[in-house]
Amino acid sequence: MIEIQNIAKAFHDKVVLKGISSKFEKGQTNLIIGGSGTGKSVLLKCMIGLVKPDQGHVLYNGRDFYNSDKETQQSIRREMGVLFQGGALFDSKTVEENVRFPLDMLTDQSSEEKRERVAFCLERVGLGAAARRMPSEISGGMKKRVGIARAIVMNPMYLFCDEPNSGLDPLTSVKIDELIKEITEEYEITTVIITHDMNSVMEIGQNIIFLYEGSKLWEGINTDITKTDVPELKEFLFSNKLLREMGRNV
Ligand SMILES: Nc1ncnc2c1ncn2[C@@H]1O[C@H](COP(=O)(O)OP(=O)(O)OP(=O)(O)O)[C@@H](O)[C@H]1O
Repeated sequence: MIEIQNIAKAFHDKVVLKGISSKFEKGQTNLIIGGSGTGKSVLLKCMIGLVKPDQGHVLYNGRDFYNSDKETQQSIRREMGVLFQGGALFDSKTVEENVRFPLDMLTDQSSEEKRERVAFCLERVGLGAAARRMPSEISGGMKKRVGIARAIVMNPMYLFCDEPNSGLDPLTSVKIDELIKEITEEYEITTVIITHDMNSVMEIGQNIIFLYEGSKLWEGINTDITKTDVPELKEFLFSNKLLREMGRNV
């Protein structure tokens, strides 16, 4: 489980996060949603140690990340997998080499162990046959799958995904969402996903926090979200006419 307590962050005099608290359970897809510029990415960066919050705590199974010694921080970092927006693959490496990269950098496993682990992860995301291909030779959806395989190759306890559906068509997006949810449940990972995608909210929103101008205005499960009384969330959810019509009928 990850617990965030009263996270606040400002850049110069611009306040971006105004004291956010929440709990993200393991084996569950936890979503951070909200409009552009509301602080979702900054919150994620505060959680993974890329941006230090001005105030507050991030607890990984009770270990306070920012109040730990370097060694503990290092071991928490090793327990994280990150799926970056756009996949962030190395263009000059094959699919297999991209997935193997964290093992090369962070472990002293033998070539055979690494080969087996990479093959297992590629198989798990449905890319067993694409191991030798280059990123330029595969589709956007396949690139996301490679990103997922790389994010899980170290067997993470915590998985962070920044807009995993950006640039994908709706059908491929659903498949990527399903894959992330399956993996989360199968390996009991605590998964935190930033998304704008309403399909993701409805399909995999097992726990959702809604940010608005740096504050958390709502938290709950997908089956309750359309019943919200929070005007800012209603506006976010029912931002087009069709959804507004649907909203009146739920
Ligand atoms: N390093 C930084 N220095 C100054 N301002 C920053 C920095 N990083 C983010 N911001 C500002 O913080 C605010 C929140 O940014 P953030 O990237 O978290 O938004 P977001 O909710 O993820 O938006 P989007 O959905 O468009 O990615 C924005 O106004 C952004 O300009």
